Amino acid sequence: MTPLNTSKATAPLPILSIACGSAQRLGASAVLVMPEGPMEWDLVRSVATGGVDFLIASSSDRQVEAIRKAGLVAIELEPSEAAIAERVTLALIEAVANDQLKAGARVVVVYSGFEAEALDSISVIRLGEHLERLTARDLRALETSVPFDTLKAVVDAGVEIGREGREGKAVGSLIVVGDARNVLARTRPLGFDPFKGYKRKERNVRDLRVREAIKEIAQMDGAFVVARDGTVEAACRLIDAPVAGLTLPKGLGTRHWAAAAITSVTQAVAVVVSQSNGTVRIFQDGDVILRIAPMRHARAMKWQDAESEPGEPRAPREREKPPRTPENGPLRRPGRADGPERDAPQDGSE
Ligand SMILES: Nc1ncnc2c1ncn2[C@@H]1O[C@H](COP(=O)(O)OP(=O)(O)OP(=O)(O)O)[C@@H](O)[C@H]1O
Repeated sequence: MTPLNTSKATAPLPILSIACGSAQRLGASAVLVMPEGPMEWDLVRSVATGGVDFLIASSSDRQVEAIRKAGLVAIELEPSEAAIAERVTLALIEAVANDQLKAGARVVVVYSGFEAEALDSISVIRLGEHLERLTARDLRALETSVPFDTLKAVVDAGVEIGREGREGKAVGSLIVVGDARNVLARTRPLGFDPFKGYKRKERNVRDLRVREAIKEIAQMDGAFVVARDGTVEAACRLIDAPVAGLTLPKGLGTRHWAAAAITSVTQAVAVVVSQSNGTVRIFQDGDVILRIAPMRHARAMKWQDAESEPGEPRAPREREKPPRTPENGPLRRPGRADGPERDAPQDGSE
């Protein structure tokens, strides 16, 4: 093979061109590029043809800016020493969370698989398949101030509400978890609270019966408020928090705005089930940090035992109100985790 007279920045163009052609032939919706350094982004842009989106993952602010300036889609990643498979996963989760990719989409990924700093490998990933392997570990990686077991129980309930509805009807829900005292202070009752009068241990979301009750009560208006230990502090609460300065994807209504608002003024995490389509979104700091698309087939969401997975998952944070320092400030997106992570089991597109 004749060596190409190309610089480091332009050397990957042929492989990107092959990836683009493959994406067109396979009906893939995007090419995800995992560059190891700066590239001639304008030239990359010229390779992206035939309606295939090029998504470029980068952890460099300068590169992200240059990528966007060239008219390409940038996916911001935290700098990480993680293996390439994990970084690809992070990039995919980030893209799904930002609505840049849909669950179930086929993506051609170009990355450095063999030689350092050289884009030399192409893989084709069907998002549903890939994300299904992303499990409990990924929820841990969100690094919320809510203990993992509580968050998992609430997400389980949310996914089930989205999937099953109630008596043949679609049901939505809003469950605010953690920082319960501050959350309650920003809510008021909408009417009768079905959890009132029960002992604390009788209203813990980690208890299956309580989750069943939540699924039943979800039909009523208002939000659930859950403490970080899993105790349901109240149900049917109207959230009254300011939405000024917040932005959300188009099409999300008052339930989602309430979730964004309450998480922006407290340390709580909100789990929202959309009545319209069963999508579950997790909010933190006024932002969607994870989106779980509804499953096309009624199928239980399977949590993999994190302990049996390779690698040591990070321990969830245990403080009620972690100080927001650059070292440990809460994350806005799963892609900003600094440890191994992923998530969002889903096998259908919306
Ligand atoms: N501030 C709030 N606090 C608590 N619950 C709220 C609040 N705003 C809306 N909700 C709940 O959300 C329900 C639906 O509102 P809306 O249709 O505007 O939400 P949405 O964000 O479009 O979500 P969905 O996809 O479920 O329709 C309301 O009936 C109410 O139960």
